[in-house]
Amino acid sequence: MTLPTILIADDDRSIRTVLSQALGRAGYQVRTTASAVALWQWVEDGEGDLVITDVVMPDENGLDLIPRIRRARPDLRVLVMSAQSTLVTAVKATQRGAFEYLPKPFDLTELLAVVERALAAPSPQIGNPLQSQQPGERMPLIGRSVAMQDIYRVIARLTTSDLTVMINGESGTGKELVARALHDYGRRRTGPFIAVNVAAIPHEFIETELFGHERGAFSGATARSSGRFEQAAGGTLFLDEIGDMPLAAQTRLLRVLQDGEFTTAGGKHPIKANVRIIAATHRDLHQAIRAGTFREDLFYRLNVVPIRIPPLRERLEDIPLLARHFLDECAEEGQPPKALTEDATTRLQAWRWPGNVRELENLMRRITALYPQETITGALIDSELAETIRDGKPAVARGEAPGDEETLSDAVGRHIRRYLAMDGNGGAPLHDIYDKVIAEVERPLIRMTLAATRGNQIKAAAMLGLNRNTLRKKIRDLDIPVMKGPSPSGREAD
Ligand SMILES: Nc1ncnc2c1ncn2[C@@H]1O[C@H](COP(=O)(O)OP(=O)(O)OP(=O)(O)O)[C@@H](O)[C@H]1O
Repeated sequence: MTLPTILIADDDRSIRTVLSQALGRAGYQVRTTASAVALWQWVEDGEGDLVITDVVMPDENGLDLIPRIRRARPDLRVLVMSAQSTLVTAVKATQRGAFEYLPKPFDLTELLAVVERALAAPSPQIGNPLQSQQPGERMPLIGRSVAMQDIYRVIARLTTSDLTVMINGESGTGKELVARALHDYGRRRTGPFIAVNVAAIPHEFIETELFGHERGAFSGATARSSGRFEQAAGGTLFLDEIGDMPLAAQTRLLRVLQDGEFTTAGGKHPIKANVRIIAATHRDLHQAIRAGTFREDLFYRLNVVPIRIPPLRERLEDIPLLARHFLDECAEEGQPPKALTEDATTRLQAWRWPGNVRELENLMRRITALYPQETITGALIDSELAETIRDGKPAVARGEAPGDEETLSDAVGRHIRRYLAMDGNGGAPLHDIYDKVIAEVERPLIRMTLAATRGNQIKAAAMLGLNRNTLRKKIRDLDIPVMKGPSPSGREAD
């Protein structure tokens, strides 16, 4: 039996050496070249059983070669390696007919497993490589971590199907961005992308929001209103925070997904549902199922292709890229360009990121707006992040007001540090520390006094030396929660 021959094209000599050694040891015959032209010649001559090619080569782009290889030799599988490791590369490689896409650097064991799979897989269908789609002006997904690469791969594989996807991840991890990418690169990309945040809709309105209503369906329904299912026809319906959907709406949604049609409130005729569903949640739905708050049958309908986006603290290698990306975005919007020192990057990677990518984006935007200096140092990152730390917990309201655990000197120190940082770097700090600090300490001062008097507003007013009505007004204006239990008059409630 002849050993399978593997053709390798990469202009990096060390990659060629490593690959031919590893594959040779595994019993394959290997031929290597640094040029796309030579690779193409071998393919035309009928050589080789498998191709492994790099993307960027001096004479031609490996991706452009794939459709030609597939037309000339439909049985010959192509593996693509790329150092670029972006979503666009993954999608392009898949669309052009690559069997698998391997972001560099890769693990040799993984490579050998892929090679084995590629050689063992049944003959590929002879089809047209898909037309490549230009992503155009879209929000890019940034990240080269293994987790993000896996996500890119799933998105790339799903470009030709309408399978339902369930995205799970903490708040701010990029669930909506992934949903948009699935839509933008999918079959329905020319149709609408409609996002519904289930958690933001009052329970009693969810069904009309999703399925619409006819005129006169209920009092106040003066005109017909289409629901999200109708608006998303031909496109994608993104159901965000699906774990917050009340049970009655879950039952209705399940029925619609089973029947493929829905009826508006007050409507007589069923309407065919023509949407691809992508759902997302930050909740553990298995736990919700056990607790009886999420229907198991609906879960299985939605969880056809699960995608988990890990929290940012589990993919630290993405942090420098993301931080750079957000700073670049600010610069493109006309803000002065900024650079991070190595130390600053290290500090960023040491942070827990409870708010995930959104928190990192906000931090980069805040720093760009507040500090004039071009270089962002570790000390500056520390001082900005220090504002977020209260015994390792995120602040209640970032930067706008100190949490209760923040001491007065912390609050004052924070303002002074910020003032000095701006002043020392040619910025124009505002001379308003007095007013800012007073405004900031007012709320915790009142809260703590109320806590000390167990909610007794009369005592609190007396302690503070404030008129009772003034205190009441401040409680209202500052939106301070009033304790249940003792009545405002000071008598214990029964
Ligand atoms: N991989 C990424 N590359 C670039 N930007 C990202 C990435 N992930 C998230 N972001 C940005 O972070 C912010 C939050 O992302 P997104 O709204 O998609 O998160 P989410 O998980 O849907 O959040 P939530 O659950 O709170 O709705 C957005 O501004 C988004 O553009």
